Amino acid sequence: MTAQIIDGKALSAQLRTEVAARAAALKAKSGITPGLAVILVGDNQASQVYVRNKVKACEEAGFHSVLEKYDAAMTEAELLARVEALNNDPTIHGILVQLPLPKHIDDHKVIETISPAKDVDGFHVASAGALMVGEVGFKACTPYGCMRMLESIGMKDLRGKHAVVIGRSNIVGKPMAMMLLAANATVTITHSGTADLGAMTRQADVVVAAVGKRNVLTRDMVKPGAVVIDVGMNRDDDGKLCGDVDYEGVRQVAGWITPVPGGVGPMTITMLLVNTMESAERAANA
Ligand SMILES: NC(=O)C1=CN([C@@H]2O[C@H](COP(=O)(O)OP(=O)(O)OC[C@H]3O[C@@H](n4cnc5c(N)ncnc54)[C@H](OP(=O)(O)O)[C@@H]3O)[C@@H](O)[C@H]2O)C=CC1
Ligand SMILES: Nc1nc(=O)c2c([nH]1)NC[C@@H]1CN(c3ccc(C(=O)N[C@@H](CCC(=O)O)C(=O)O)cc3)C=[N+]21
Ligand SMILES: [Mg+2]
Repeated sequence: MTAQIIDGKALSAQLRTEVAARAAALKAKSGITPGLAVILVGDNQASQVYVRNKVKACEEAGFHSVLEKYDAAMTEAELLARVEALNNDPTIHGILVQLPLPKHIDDHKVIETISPAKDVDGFHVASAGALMVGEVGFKACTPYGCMRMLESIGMKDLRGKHAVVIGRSNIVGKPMAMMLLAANATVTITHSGTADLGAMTRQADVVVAAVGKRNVLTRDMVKPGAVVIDVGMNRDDDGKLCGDVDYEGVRQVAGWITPVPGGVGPMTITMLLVNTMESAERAANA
């Protein structure tokens, strides 16, 4: 038995078509075009690619998009002033400041300056807090996309299931665990201080790997039939993109698996469009 693939690219294409229709409907009804502003500081190679993909996805969905690129020497004060200007720009419904930022800029300070009403990344403490207490707020795109992938295979409600998350970052691991919990899973969060990772993951019906290291999850660590979601974005020895999961090994035992590329990555961008769409709809109804 080999695992079935959860095709993030195909699911994204379907969801993006729905978003494009929503954007067209909003425009017809209220004259509003959803607008996303992306700020990129510095010349990180990977960031350039991701940011370009985000802007392209916006255009394809009929959104207005603005890409602001700044030199790595930009000061924190200058960046905060740009964020504030975008907070006050009525044509912009979502603001994304690409991470990582240069070391001399405090990412936390920048994120907290984004208006929660435009925090389509879901990184603001108000968004994280809303997720924690079950209030309305923007959900972090990567874990939100993972939840949509689970939903696509009939796993929207995870009552009775054990989910194990590997990683506890504020942008992936922690919000992932909160969303799984909200879907009624029993959740375990593991990290670099976990004594026996395999002992944890072998109990899991759903494993989400969000570490940033190749082969963190191997076939001996997976319960037969489990769902394996690979958030990792790494390069192998040949420079090829790969995830945290030993894909060839794990797919021999898992029930479902997400590929890299073509899995969580495209879904992250799709959920960014979904959040921006929702923000524009809220602005129209305000
Ligand atoms: N596909 C997508 O859309 C996205 C992909 N990514 C990718 O996902 C990965 C994770 O990103 P991010 O959460 O930002 O990364 P971070 O580096 O912020 O977090 C990594 C987490 O993994 C934990 N960890 C490290 N080593 C181990 C280990 N051996 N066993 C168990 N846990 C371990 C760390 O533990 P500790 O807290 O103790 O240090 C930490 O909690 C990266 O590859 C990133 O590129 C990220 C965002 C979006
Ligand atoms: N403010 C902020 N928000 C983010 O959402 C954010 C960020 N900063 N910093 C970096 C991480 C990483 N991330 C990815 C998004 C899409 C792909 C993606 O589309 N991946 C493609 C492949 C892309 C390629 O070919 O390199 C795939 O997996 O198929 C990957 C990674 C968003 N992030
Ligand atoms: Mg910094």
